[in-house]
Amino acid sequence: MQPTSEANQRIARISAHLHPPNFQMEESFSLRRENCRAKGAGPGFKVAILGAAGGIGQPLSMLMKMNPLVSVLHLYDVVNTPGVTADISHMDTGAVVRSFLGQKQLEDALSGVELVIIPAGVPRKPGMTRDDLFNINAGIVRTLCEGIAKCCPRAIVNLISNPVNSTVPIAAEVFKKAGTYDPKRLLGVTMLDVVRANTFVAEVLGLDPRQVDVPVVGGHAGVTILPLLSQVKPPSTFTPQETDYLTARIQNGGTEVVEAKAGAGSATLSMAYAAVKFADACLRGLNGDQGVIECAFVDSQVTELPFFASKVRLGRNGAEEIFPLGPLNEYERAGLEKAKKELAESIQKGVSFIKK
Ligand SMILES: NC(=O)c1ccc[n+]([C@@H]2O[C@H](COP(=O)([O-])OP(=O)(O)OC[C@H]3O[C@@H](n4cnc5c(N)ncnc54)[C@H](O)[C@@H]3O)[C@@H](O)[C@H]2O)c1
Ligand SMILES: O=C(O)C[C@H](O)C(=O)O
Repeated sequence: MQPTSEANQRIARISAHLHPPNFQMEESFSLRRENCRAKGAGPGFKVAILGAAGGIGQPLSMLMKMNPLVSVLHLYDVVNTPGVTADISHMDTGAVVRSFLGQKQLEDALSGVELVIIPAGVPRKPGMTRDDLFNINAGIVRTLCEGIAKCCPRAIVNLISNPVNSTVPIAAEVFKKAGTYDPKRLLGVTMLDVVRANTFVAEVLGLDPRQVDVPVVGGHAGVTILPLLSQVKPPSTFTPQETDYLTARIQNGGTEVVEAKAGAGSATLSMAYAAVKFADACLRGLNGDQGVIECAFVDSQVTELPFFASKVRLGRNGAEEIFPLGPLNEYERAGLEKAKKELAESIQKGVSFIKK
């Protein structure tokens, strides 16, 4: 008896699972699965992770595969994406995962993508500042953003690669040069500072961190990380010693991890968690959900600097509203002045890298 077309389809489906995702025959099966999902399931977004095989990239890819708002997940890196993709693609969650390896596949990785998350680049070792990563990571971010400008200029970009205070201005200049810059769609990820601040403040207050909300403004390096403890929710007061302790711990959270890892890199797992929390907020905004508010480092008029991190409202177009800092106490006003001085230099360094 001839196999029915239904049986043929079933065999094709099983075969698609058995072959590695980069296997040529898999291409058409994979596309068919994407199409089936597009017909059969609820709407979802197409997301790309650039640097997907790294310390952040791998857990971030796994967590995004679990996000019900993601229908297609493109994993791009210059190494190891076939293995990471094969592994993650076996998870029985909705998103279809596809692998893209090396510069030649960057454009395919970005085609039709609505949200791009970028954790590509080298991390710190003990004794280094984030700015010490500039020489290597600036070029990586430039190349990736040139790809975005060409292939998915309307995508929302979540930029994680350090130094964020300079890589976001670099990305903006690349997009301006390409004529695709939309300030609302470029977001430097400072969520880890908020996640840390919530955790450390909750410890001091004796609360569950999930009950605590600490706005963290400025940027993402040392004194540019400015927690606004006067605006903590639930409303709380801190002694001068607690304020000093918390501010220093939040500003040095990254260094605390770099030193504990003793040469094996910087925060990866907490960063993947923070990146997914932020990406999920961006997707909810794209989805039309109301009242999605998070801190991010964005093109801003909140201060005289061209970029600044503060609370933003995320919507269908990205950061649709940027909130002012609100009332600051004297301690925070002094912190703001220090933060602005360092931020101005880091921003200028990023801009000059492209304009030189
Ligand atoms: N914004 C934040 O809060 C935050 C937090 C933690 C780490 N970071 C930064 O994130 C970056 C990545 O950290 P990590 O621990 O994952 O590093 P990692 O070295 O473990 O991974 C980086 C990945 O980037 C890939 N990569 C390198 N060049 C690339 C290119 N041209 N295109 C695509 N991929 C490329 C590497 O192959 C590697 O897989 C670092 O710059 C780090 O400082 C930022
Ligand atoms: O500290 C680092 O170098 C990585 C990251 O920016 C962090 O805050 O953990």
